[in-house]
Amino acid sequence: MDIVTAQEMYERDRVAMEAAGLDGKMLMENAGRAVAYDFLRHIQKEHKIVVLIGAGNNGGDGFVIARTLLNLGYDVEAWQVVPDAKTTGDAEAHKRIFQASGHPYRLLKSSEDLNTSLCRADVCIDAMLGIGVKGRLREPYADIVRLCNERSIVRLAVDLPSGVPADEGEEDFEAFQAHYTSIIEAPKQSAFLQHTQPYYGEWSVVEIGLPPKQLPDHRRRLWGRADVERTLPGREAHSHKGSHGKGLVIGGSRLMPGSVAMTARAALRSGAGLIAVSTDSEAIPAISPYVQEATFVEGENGGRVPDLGGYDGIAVGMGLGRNSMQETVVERLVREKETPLLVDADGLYLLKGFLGELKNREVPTVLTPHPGEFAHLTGLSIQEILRAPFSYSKEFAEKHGVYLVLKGPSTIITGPDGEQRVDVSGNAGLAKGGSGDVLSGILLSMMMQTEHVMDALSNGCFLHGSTADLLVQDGHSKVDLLASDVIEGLSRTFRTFSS
Ligand SMILES: NC(=O)C1=CN([C@@H]2O[C@H](COP(=O)(O)OP(=O)(O)OC[C@H]3O[C@@H](n4cnc5c(N)ncnc54)[C@H](O)[C@@H]3O)[C@@H](O)[C@H]2O)[C@@H](O)CC1
Ligand SMILES: Nc1ncnc2c1ncn2[C@@H]1O[C@H](COP(=O)(O)OP(=O)(O)O)[C@@H](O)[C@H]1O
Ligand SMILES: [K+]
Repeated sequence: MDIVTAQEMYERDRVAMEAAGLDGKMLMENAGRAVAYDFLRHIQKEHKIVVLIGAGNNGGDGFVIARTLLNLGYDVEAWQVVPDAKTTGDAEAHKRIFQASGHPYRLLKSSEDLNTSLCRADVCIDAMLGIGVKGRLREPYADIVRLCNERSIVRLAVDLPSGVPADEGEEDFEAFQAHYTSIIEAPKQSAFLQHTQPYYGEWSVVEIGLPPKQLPDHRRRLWGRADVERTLPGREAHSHKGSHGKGLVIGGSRLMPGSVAMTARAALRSGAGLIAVSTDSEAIPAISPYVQEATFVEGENGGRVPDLGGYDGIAVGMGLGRNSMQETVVERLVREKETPLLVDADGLYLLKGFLGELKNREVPTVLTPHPGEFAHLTGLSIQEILRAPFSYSKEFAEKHGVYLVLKGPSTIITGPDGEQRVDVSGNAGLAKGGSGDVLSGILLSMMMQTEHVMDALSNGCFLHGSTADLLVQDGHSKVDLLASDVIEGLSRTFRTFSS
């Protein structure tokens, strides 16, 4: 499913109209009806429903929604919150259809009148502003949004909660706090940002009849279960351990043996054929009982970098430490040009001095920072990154020729050519030390088994997050979940794909 900016959404509407001959009124009818039916899951016949209608096309959708619900026998009051002269075009046309269907609407004169209605209502539908919002809400919208947010009432939003910018980069806004948002056609960037996503509540997407074959490809999409099903590598009856990748994991230390142990075990649990670990010799006794299938390798004179030949993938950084000796390890790996490389945690910290070398690598390089690590790599603040993660990821991945997995509740995976995928699986049970180490192991394994790196990374993120989701639905809670539980839970996720 595509993820769009406001501009891209307008472009889609334009293409649908020009290339397929659909007209705006038709699309508005489709949108309003699809959203109204989508809302039925959240409303009941005995509910009193207030529909708030703004000046633009989002308001036009509101007239269609109100008419559809009234036709179905629901108890609906439609409130146009702007003077009549402000509704124009398709929205005005749908207002006329609404009236001609025998339904009256109320015009907002004072917010007290509306407040009296809201006090009696059980549900309020926000069809005031959509992707056309610019800057902070002006009156009367700001006042109405405050009234709605104060009431204990079910709040449903059309396309996006009024006031929330569709695009990333905006921080100064006030908005309708929805419990549920019915998004039209394609989710907007703001559905995935830490500071805007909470306004949406739960959400889903309704289809309004835009012609998929004609639409421009913005190369930014949500990666879901169906995509994983399509691209997850299988296991052939005649395969052998060499068919599934021989990986090397470099990291861990005497005081941090667990990280690399979890990465290695997660890689094996996700199908890697062979995993070798290069670590501090003092850490081996702690690691080997936890991951007996792994072998251990040493560098010359007991050094940290063994012979790098013969591996299908290398992951470095988990629990590695950050001193100058380890910096040399990272430098050597970056200069090595034959094996796909994944860099995480301490490895990312040490990588900063060699960013300029990344472009020279001839095989894939994958960086898996959380926003703090990405801030370190870019010199930006965490807040700047969270405000516009799509653009900063794209800029960085293109500039350095790397695959970037920017982790978070919505993880953004960006390719060196700027393609982006978003994975929203996972839950706050993963907000615990070790989750990232497990993810690195899964990603390393997927990279070695899938030729298409974007698919490998997107699938790996999905397997990690959906395992955590399965575990908190059954057996665990978000409080007690451990990263190691996710490793053991992978078998349950894989079984849902093979069955
Ligand atoms: N063909 C289309 O374009 C379709 C559009 N649809 C709906 O149309 C919406 C977009 O329509 P519009 O482009 O009319 O945009 P909006 O419906 O978001 O409204 C724009 C209006 O809001 C006002 N406004 C902007 N910022 C404001 C602020 N900060 N405070 C107060 N008023 C503000 C503008 O002056 C303008 O009158 C979508 O979100 C979707 O709901 C659907 O009907 C499907 C088809
Ligand atoms: N609240 C959350 N919801 C969903 N996923 C989360 C959440 N918090 C963390 N995660 C996921 O958990 C992992 C944490 O990685 P990271 O921050 O590197 O952890 P650590 O370094 O402690 O191992 C990432 O995959 C991230 O997407
Ligand atoms: K809205």
